[in-house]
Amino acid sequence: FCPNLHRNRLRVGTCKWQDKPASAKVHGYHGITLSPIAPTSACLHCIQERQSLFKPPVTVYDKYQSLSHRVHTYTPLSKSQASDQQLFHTTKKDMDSLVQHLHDPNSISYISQEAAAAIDELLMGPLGFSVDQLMELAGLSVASAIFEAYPVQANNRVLVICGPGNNGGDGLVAARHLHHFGYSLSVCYPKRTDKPLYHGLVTQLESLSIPFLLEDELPSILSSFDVVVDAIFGFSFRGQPRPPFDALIQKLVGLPNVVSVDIPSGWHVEEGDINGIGLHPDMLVSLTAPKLCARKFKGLHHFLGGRFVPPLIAEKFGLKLPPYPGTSQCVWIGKLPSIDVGSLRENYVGAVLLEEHLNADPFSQFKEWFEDAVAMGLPEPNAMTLATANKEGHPSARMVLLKGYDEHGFVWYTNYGSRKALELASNPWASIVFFWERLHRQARITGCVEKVSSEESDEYFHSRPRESQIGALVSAQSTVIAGRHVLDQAYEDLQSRYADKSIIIPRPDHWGGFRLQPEAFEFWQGRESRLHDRLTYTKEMAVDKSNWVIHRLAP
Ligand SMILES: NC(=O)C1=CN([C@@H]2O[C@H](COP(=O)(O)OP(=O)(O)OC[C@H]3O[C@@H](n4cnc5c(N)ncnc54)[C@H](OP(=O)(O)O)[C@@H]3O)[C@@H](O)[C@H]2O)[C@H](O)CC1
Ligand SMILES: [K+]
Repeated sequence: FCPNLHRNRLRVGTCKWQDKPASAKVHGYHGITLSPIAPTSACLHCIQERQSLFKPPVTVYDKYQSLSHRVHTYTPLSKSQASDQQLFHTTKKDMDSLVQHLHDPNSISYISQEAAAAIDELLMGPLGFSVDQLMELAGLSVASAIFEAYPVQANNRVLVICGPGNNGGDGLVAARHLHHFGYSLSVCYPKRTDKPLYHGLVTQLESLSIPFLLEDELPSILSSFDVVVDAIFGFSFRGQPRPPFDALIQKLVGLPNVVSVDIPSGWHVEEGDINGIGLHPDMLVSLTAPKLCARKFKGLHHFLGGRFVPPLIAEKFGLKLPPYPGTSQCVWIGKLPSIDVGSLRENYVGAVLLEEHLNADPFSQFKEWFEDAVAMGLPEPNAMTLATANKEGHPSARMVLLKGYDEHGFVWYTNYGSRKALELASNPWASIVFFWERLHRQARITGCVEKVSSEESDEYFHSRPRESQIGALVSAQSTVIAGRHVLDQAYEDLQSRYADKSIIIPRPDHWGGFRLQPEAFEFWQGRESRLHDRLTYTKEMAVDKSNWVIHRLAP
């Protein structure tokens, strides 16, 4: 485990085909999400072989797409799908249906108070469920949704306010799961229900040393919580809130990061905030199916939870509900946000880069950070922006993949007729930047570039998949072509020419490697309040020019 940053990441081993590490993300109770470093069939196969090492068995997920900047969905990837190509392009029926629901909110059913009570009765009657069971699943859904929307590192302190009915029970269950997910919990439960189920839930929380706060204590400390869970009233609420909940609900009005369970407490179950002075939570977790009032919900996150609806109920009540991805206990059903680019900001917390942490040698420092990025399972940790400029000083930048590094420099391969190569021919100075987003780190390296030896280029060229070798022959990079068909035709011709796998494809003269020999390094660690750590290595000011000098730059 990485003790500081991503506590839910772990390394699961080394791919026996590629000798590359794979990493895994422990995703709450959802199972384990594995991200291979090099997402090839060999790697995935290797990970799947290792499933037997885990109990319960591990599912390999394809991380599909980010539906909002916070919400990620995962769908199981079967062994047969585990090929390079499909890893990124699989579209599953469920995923299509989920995406359709997101684009068309009318494709989800909203139910009345009467229907909600009738569904409850059916579930706990003829359909054989017990209230404990449903509450456990409902509470787990709430905790899972909070884990998705309010990551534990940045939103650690959670208060759960529980009401007198089953909505309050969901809150008690959610509090227990959130505690196990790593949050620091407090609970306020002013009107306790005298039933064994509730006594049990309270005892479980007490045994985890979770403090129970009195409602009188709350007003002065409410702002010290990162997230407040409103589990006061659910679908059986009627009329106006009575004491002590009336005052308590008013205290939550205007508070940030309020998460309501099933119904924003105090809202009319069908009409919403009829008085216009009620609670407007940032997040709503609807259970079983959203109630009619949820149409009026305007907060950032709307999740559906309660993954227990049997087909009989869905048919009887004509429920249209989105599928749950993978093993998730919740599914995001909010409106796709209109994105205000200016408001997108990540808070960099947790990490520190001090002078005493640095290696004296910048190459060793790069190696350390690069290995962290690999161990973290970041996608393409070797992707870097390469900036070049022509002799007039006009710049151009693009992403390329680092293919090797040592004390002699940083190597990548390309077409020697490409724009970057032509620019480097007239101006050998270049800059490369790695951005390891999950680690909040950048490494910037500047230096002079030269071609690698033809032996080195040959060796790398022949290590590439045959298809990529043909691709290099086909593409006269950066030249204008008449259409896609030009490439496809040339590729097909060469594929038949080299159909016999024993024929070695010669490396074309126009293709090979470059090596940037560093003159300067900068290691950037994102910090809170934009007061980042920036440490540079240069040689210019060194008395002995062979030594690197370290400076700190203002962020
Ligand atoms: N099938 C599911 O989706 C499941 C959902 N669950 C959760 O259960 C609630 C519904 O639970 P229920 O116990 O029926 O009702 P509530 O939690 O909403 O609240 C009932 C208590 O609230 C009191 N109440 C009602 N109105 C008021 C008011 N105006 N002021 C003060 N108190 C009020 C009521 O007291 P009474 O004296 O009026 O009876 C009750 O004490 C659902 O929303 C989900 O969260 C299950 O956990 C699993 C299945
Ligand atoms: K509620």
